[in-house]
Amino acid sequence: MSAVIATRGLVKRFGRLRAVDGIDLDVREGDVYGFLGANGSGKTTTVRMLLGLVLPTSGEVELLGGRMPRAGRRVLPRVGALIEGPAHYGHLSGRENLSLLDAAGPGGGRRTRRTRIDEVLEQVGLAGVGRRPVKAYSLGMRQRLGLAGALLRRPELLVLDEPTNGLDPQGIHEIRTLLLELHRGGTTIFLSSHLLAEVEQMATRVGVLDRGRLVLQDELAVLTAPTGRTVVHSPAPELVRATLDGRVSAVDGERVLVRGADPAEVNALLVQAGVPVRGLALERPSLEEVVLAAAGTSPDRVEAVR
Ligand SMILES: Nc1ncnc2c1ncn2[C@@H]1O[C@H](COP(=O)(O)OP(=O)(O)OP(=O)(O)O)[C@@H](O)[C@H]1O
Repeated sequence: MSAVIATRGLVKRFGRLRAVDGIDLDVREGDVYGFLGANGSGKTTTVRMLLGLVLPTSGEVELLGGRMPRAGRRVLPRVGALIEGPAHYGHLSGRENLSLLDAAGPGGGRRTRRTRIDEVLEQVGLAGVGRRPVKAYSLGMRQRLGLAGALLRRPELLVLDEPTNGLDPQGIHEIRTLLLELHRGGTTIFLSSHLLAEVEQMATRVGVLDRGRLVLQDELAVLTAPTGRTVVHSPAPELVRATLDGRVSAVDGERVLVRGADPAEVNALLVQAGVPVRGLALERPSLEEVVLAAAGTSPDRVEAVR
């Protein structure tokens, strides 16, 4: 797998604050890379550096094989980006905004502009309202229009900063479905988010930013791989303990943790001994547990306490 985004020792200082503190990102072709971090952890600053909008204090950024910002002209036409609250002209329609954006960017032929705009409006679910002025759009519609702009060039890489901000649950679901569709079609997606659930549902690879530092980066499947223990739910936990002598590592109410990654084998032993069992499953850590262990804080703690 080739690197689509690679950074080495990337640092951004604002005065005395190290907003991004020496990170080595590794985003590969075909990833949905979930870039997770609490508000203020440095995600937007990182995204801006990836796209050459902000210069790093030190370190390197490689985007689609080119050193940024130098390679920008060459590689940016292959990248679609949506950064914090996309700006539009409120008095113009969504369609007119996209037309201006399309005309301003490189490589978009004039003759095919209309078709391209129709296509992306359809993709993001704005086909019916493309002619309305943007000032009449809800926040969610503006966000979708931003995404439509990012899709105009059929990019191989999408870089999205908090793409579901301001969307209602239905809108979030639609965007998620669209992104997964694009991913299936071969688009690599880099998605920054402070929402654990969003990343857990979509990402194939995860990077966790904590106060400017990348404290974790791996495949989601590896991070949440089975622990080698089986969780047994039983109304008679003490009978489970007695039957599986020495293999029980913890009991919490009706939940018993048993060493061994073969629930069928554990079940057979319990059934033979006549121990009632309500459920068995392989134990897997949730992404939240993994993030808490690595960062000491959960990115979406703000939401969690609501
Ligand atoms: N231009 C700037 N000048 C000074 N400080 C800045 C600037 N831009 C960002 N910061 C600071 O850098 C830190 C990281 O900000 P950044 O916007 O990258 O975080 P974030 O993870 O994207 O958070 P959010 O989701 O709230 O945007 C914050 O403490 C922020 O106040």
